Amino acid sequence: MSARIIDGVGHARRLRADLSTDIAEFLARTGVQPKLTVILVGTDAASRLYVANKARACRDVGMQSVTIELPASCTLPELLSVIDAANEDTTVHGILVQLPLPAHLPVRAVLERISVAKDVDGFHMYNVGGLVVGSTVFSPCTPFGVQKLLEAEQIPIAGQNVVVVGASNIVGKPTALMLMQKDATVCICHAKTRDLAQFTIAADILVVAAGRPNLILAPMVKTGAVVIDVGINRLPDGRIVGDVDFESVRLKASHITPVPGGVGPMTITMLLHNTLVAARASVDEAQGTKAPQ
Ligand SMILES: Nc1nc2c(c(=O)[nH]1)N[C@@H](CN(C=O)c1ccc(C(=O)N[C@@H](CCC(=O)O)C(=O)O)cc1)CN2
Ligand SMILES: [Mg+2]
Repeated sequence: MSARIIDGVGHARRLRADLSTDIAEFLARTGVQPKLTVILVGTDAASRLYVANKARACRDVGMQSVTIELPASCTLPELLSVIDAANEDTTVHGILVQLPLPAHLPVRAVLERISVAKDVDGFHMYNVGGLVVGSTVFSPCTPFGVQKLLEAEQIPIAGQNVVVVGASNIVGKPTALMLMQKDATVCICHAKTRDLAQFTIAADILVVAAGRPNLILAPMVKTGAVVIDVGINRLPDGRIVGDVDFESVRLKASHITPVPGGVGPMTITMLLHNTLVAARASVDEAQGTKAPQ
């Protein structure tokens, strides 16, 4: 067997084309251009790249974006006051703080300061709690991208055994909750899981987000499984690889995402989607056509 390679770049391009149309229609109807504020603290090279990619993606689909850069030495009160200003600015619909933050800044206090109605990353505790009860305002972008890829590839989720490897707050846990909400039977494995292979071999859909190159080898994968690799690891030679041994696992899986070019491009696409949803809700609220959230 040789797996179908899920083309995240192509799926992202199609979704972004639809978003461009929707944003143009929204602007023509309301006079409001969706606007995202991105806050970057420090000089981490990968974060700078992702933030620049977010700004370009906004421009490409017809959204406004503002990037606010703060020094790595920035204090918590300074960062919170920048968030407060964006919360109060009625022209701003979405706000995100790029992660990771410098170690001296408490991530939860920062994320909880973002207005729930503008939390387009879906990292605020209110939105995380919404995933548990199945009514979140904004789903986090990478898990949302995983779900969209499965749907676009017409891969059934209900009743499937899903194994998520990695229990981070921004990928593993929300992915598990979102797929459970779609009636999958979900198991989460993490760094302390004993005998990882006994779990992964049972997966109809294996989602890997552990940040360890070559963690998943072919003998750990069921024949015909769908393998979604969320890992992004930069090797010393500069290559970017996922957590899955792509060349061996592709011979066993039915579908597999490449790295790069699989889940990654969907992350920023779902951020654009969430920002449009935030802008629509803000207009509805201003017109009194929808209860405030
Ligand atoms: N506030 C946030 N911080 C972080 C998030 C997030 O969603 N919100 N996710 C990641 C970083 N990230 C977006 O911010 C992100 C990571 C990777 C990609 C992507 O397109 N990856 C490419 C490869 C890119 C490369 O060459 O490095 C791919 O996989 O094809 C987009 C966005 C952590 N922080
Ligand atoms: Mg995101």
